[in-house]
Amino acid sequence: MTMEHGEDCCVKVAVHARPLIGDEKLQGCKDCVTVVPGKPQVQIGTHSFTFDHVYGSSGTPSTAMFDECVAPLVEGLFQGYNATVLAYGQTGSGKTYTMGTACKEGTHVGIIPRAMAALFDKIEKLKNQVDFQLRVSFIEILKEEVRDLLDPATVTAGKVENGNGHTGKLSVPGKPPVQIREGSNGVITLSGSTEVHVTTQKEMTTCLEQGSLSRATGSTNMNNQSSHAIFTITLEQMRKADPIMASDGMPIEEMNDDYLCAKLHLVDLAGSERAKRTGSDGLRFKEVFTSTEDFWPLATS
Ligand SMILES: Nc1ncnc2c1ncn2[C@@H]1O[C@H](COP(=O)(O)OP(=O)(O)OP(=O)(O)O)[C@@H](O)[C@H]1O
Repeated sequence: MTMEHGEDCCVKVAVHARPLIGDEKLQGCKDCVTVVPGKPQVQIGTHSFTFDHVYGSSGTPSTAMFDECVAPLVEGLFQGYNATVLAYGQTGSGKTYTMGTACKEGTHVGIIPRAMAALFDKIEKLKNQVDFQLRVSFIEILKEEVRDLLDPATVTAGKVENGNGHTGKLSVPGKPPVQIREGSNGVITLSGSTEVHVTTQKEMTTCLEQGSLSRATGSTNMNNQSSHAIFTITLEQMRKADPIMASDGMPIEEMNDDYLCAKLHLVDLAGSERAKRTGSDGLRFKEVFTSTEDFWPLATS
């Protein structure tokens, strides 16, 4: 998790330890990670590892994670600070669960839905003094390819049932792939990715749900290869300073318009063990690291 405040630049690392789930309990698996009481520390065998925060499995309750780690980043957006939240971990470790990337109404609420709620709460409070514009994009990076999960052609093409019983959406062929470009000013842009203007939390949630469905279909068709998913919220603000009024009620100063634009990237990374597995397989290794490089400029832009 990153946040830049003037000259300060910090990266914070939080661990979210998930409990054993159904199958693991049935197979008699045992927790191999112990949380050290009262410290942001975990122990694996005789080794101890200290982080900025440890949540879950008897560490700080998971519900505190959003308030301590992500809420300040959402606040920072309103001051024009970009931020990135990355979920990193082995396949099945709970990245998607923690991020809430595949959120469904009535299920567990992860970081992304909570960030949306906090964003719209703040907008509601400030809407009389500030004009807001919100856009979202949702992309997936697999090998060298960037897929646009909000591509309207995909979204309107309808639902299909694939051979594995998963429901997905038809992809319309012919659309050029999304390109990552660096401008002369060093700004990284995604050429050809869809940016959806949203005005309500419901519209933003719909984008997340539609994109997640596209992603799930993609991975089924691609032999379950893990991919990076990046949900980006762009917040533009036009502040309007209160004009100083003359006695006749006319403003005696020009209104000062103060424009701010900031992005929050919420990233659900591919399973981290893929890099290890590819250590014995040159081609896979190259694939994983190609997509990590593709992803990196986005995370820091
Ligand atoms: N904190 C948690 N509490 C309870 N169940 C959890 C928790 N975290 C994850 N799970 C469950 O563990 C399983 C795996 O989680 P999830 O799909 O989020 O893993 P992942 O790291 O995103 O995997 P992949 O890399 O394959 O996408 C899911 O069934 C999920 O519901």
